[in-house]
Amino acid sequence: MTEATGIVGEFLSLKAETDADILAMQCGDFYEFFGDDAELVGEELDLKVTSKSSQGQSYPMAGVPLQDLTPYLKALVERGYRVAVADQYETDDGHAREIVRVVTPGTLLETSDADAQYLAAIVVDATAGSSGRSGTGGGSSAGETTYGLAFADITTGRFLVANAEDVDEAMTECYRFDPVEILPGPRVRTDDELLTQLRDRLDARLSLADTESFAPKRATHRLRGQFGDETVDRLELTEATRSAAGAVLSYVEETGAGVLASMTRLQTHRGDDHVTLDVTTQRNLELTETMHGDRSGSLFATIDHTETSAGGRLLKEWLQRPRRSLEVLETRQASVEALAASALARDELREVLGEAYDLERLASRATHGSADAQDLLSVRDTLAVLPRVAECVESTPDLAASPLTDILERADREQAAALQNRLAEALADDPPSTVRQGGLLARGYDDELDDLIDRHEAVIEWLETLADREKREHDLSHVSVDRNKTDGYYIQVGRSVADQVPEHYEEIKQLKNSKRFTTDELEAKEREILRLEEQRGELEYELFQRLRADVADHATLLQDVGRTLATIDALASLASHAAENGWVRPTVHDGDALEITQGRHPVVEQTTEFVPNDVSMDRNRGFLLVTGPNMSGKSTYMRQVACIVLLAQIGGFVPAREAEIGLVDGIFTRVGALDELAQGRSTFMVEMSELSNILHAATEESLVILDEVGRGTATYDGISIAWAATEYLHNEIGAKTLFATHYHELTGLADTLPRVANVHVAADERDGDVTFLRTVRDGPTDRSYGIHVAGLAGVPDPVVDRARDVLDRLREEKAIEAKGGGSSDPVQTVFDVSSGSFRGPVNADGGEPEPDAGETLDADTQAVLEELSSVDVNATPPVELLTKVQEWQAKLDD
Ligand SMILES: Nc1ncnc2c1ncn2[C@@H]1O[C@H](COP(=O)(O)OP(=O)(O)OP(=O)(O)O)[C@@H](O)[C@H]1O
Repeated sequence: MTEATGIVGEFLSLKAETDADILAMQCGDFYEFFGDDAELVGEELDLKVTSKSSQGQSYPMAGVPLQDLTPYLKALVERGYRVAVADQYETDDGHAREIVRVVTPGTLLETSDADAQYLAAIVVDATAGSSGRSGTGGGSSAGETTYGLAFADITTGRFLVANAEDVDEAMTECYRFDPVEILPGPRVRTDDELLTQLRDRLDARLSLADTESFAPKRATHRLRGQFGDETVDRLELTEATRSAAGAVLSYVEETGAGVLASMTRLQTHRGDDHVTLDVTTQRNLELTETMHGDRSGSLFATIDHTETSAGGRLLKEWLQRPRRSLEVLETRQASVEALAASALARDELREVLGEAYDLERLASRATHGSADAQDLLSVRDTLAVLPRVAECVESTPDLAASPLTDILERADREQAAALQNRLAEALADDPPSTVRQGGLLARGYDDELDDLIDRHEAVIEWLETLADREKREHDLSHVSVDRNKTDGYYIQVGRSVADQVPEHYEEIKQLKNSKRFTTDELEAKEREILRLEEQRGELEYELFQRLRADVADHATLLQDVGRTLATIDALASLASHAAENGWVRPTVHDGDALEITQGRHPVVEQTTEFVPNDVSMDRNRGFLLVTGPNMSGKSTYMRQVACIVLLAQIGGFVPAREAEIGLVDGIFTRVGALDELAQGRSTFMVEMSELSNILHAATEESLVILDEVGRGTATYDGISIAWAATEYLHNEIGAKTLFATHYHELTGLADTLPRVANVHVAADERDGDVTFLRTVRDGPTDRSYGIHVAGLAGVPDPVVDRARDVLDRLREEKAIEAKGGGSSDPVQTVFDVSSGSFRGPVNADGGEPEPDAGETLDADTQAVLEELSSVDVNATPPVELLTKVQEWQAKLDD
């Protein structure tokens, strides 16, 4: 086959240079795709595919107009493709093309989504002993593999690194940041189990970055180059973390996103500053999406009233990364309290904040060089929001006395005002979205530009008045002056007077009712105006680029201002929700006590007439066994406790009348698993591995929520596991625990384990009707009303009736026989509740079966055994013992 030449050949050879999935190559006013790429984008984006021939062969071809590339790029990248973009540039002998960027999910700058967009790298610590991972159970046994992680959001310039002590922690960090693209380090690539978890649990593309970029020496060099020696040394990062961070930087650089300059700050994300919220818990508590994957109905959607996308991002981050520092939490609380108490000022603040744009993102765009004049106007307007926010805070005594004042101090207001002024002086009020055609800058900004504008306007003025002058001077009617692409500027004269035009008029076109002319003077003016337009466009673009570079140089300032506004927005959102829903400021402390009076579930209370409930736990009452009928509200009660603790640990108010909350170091939950079945793990297996994780990871300072542990297996296995887990949590771990169970057997544990207390969700039964009271009371319940719920759910009456019958008999007789299959002489089996096993088969008449021969012993044997057990061997002389043995043998022989 002959190799393609021409444009197709050029495309194919550029494509061979890149590891991207798709190449978009500029050809004049279009970006074109050829061959397989054309087929692929045709299908994915519904583009028309035509064909192009080269060397007698036909190649599929598809294209999009230059200015429309962005939405197509976004669509492709969001579907997980990496797209290379090749631009065309002029050369002395025509033009050439080169790949300028590879756009990937983690390096897409053009995002319009408010969510953070993290690119992550995960690296196994090569200094750790074992070559692979230890078992799935988590926990840190000797030789456990540790991990280094890096997370960069190129759209905002955020860059964080973290360490993970084991694979579960690594997954937890990944889940917290929810990256869109992950670069697995060389050893992670061979770890099938971790790769599967990354694939299954996260919605991220796994990309293979150059292995070399992970090499510790090279990565550290890269990192030092970006953030400076001092920062890198001060943070004392592990080798794996440096390797992950360096690889992320190289990847961003290689893809050509050109935003490295906006990454000015390296932050460490320390797990021990934060409350551990493992992947399962984040999902179980429905923090950012419900168990069904919907955003609405999540805790975040319920409490989010932020005005800006940066504020929303920050609030979500708080929720996913609750804090453990009393100081941090009390500072946030103080701001929320002040804002909650100042309704008018808060409304005003939120209104002002509503005018702010996403400064962190704008800073990235300026650094990348893709910000247009509208973007810089947005920067100007957002900088202008800062003094108004400050004014509002400072003029309201409660707010002025709150930590909001310190938050405002974090942004350099003087510098911000100076940059805002420069932008205000420089930019035109309504600039176009193109940056090369002038109209971007204001009068008075640059003398040379002003001069060009004056001259340009003078020619325009001359042109605008030309028609009148010509009418007057040459006594013509029906004269107009206009311009189009083919004819340039022309004088158009009505046909009726066309033969009266002066001699110096030169005809250029005849139309049905008119004629078009030009003159030497008009042509000269046309040349002048074109020259002026070109000069103006070039000068403005140059000045604009300088202005944009000036903004890019202030990336750190913009990030500070953006962060300040986002923080105030998030705090105001917490305050609004608290004020509107009657939430209170909890007292947070380092002790054990957890006292919630009249607590409510933050999400359920939005849609239900909620019955508030109390919780009281401390060192001596650290384990609550929650019993109660099905559907009574056990799960809701336990989740409510977890959500209230979580809200307290983001520094927010809580849905309760009063709350005193001892800070926890982690929240662990085990509740019904909904979607794991799809991943090929049995419900019980999931239940047990979640329990295992909790038993490994929870500490004395953690909050553990267990909903029906052991339900997924045989009753007695289930009870035994639940029993043993309770003992372990109580005796060995000492975590604050709420454990809902239908195994009433467990309620007896309160008698022997001192910290265990029983509570139950009450229900009222009258005439067979059950009313759920939703009130939690001390003590156990002995009824489960499961059969009532079966009836409510539409299980057929005969089944419900028979279940009632079985239950009554079980309660009274502790044994129940199974009914046969309708024959006159059915085979029956007896279930003995006290032993938990089936006996039988029994006689058809229902009588007891014949005793097993080995089960009873004759009187002589019994007597021998009794004597044997009563003999004190140490106290009996050997001869006497021997005589006794002979006697016994004789008795048994008889
Ligand atoms: N305090 C409350 N006030 C009002 N409604 C509530 C309250 N607690 C729970 N509910 C509602 O009761 C229903 C059942 O609650 P939940 O699922 O917590 O019961 P459960 O006891 O855990 O049930 P099961 O044992 O069957 O799992 C839910 O629809 C919930 O919204």
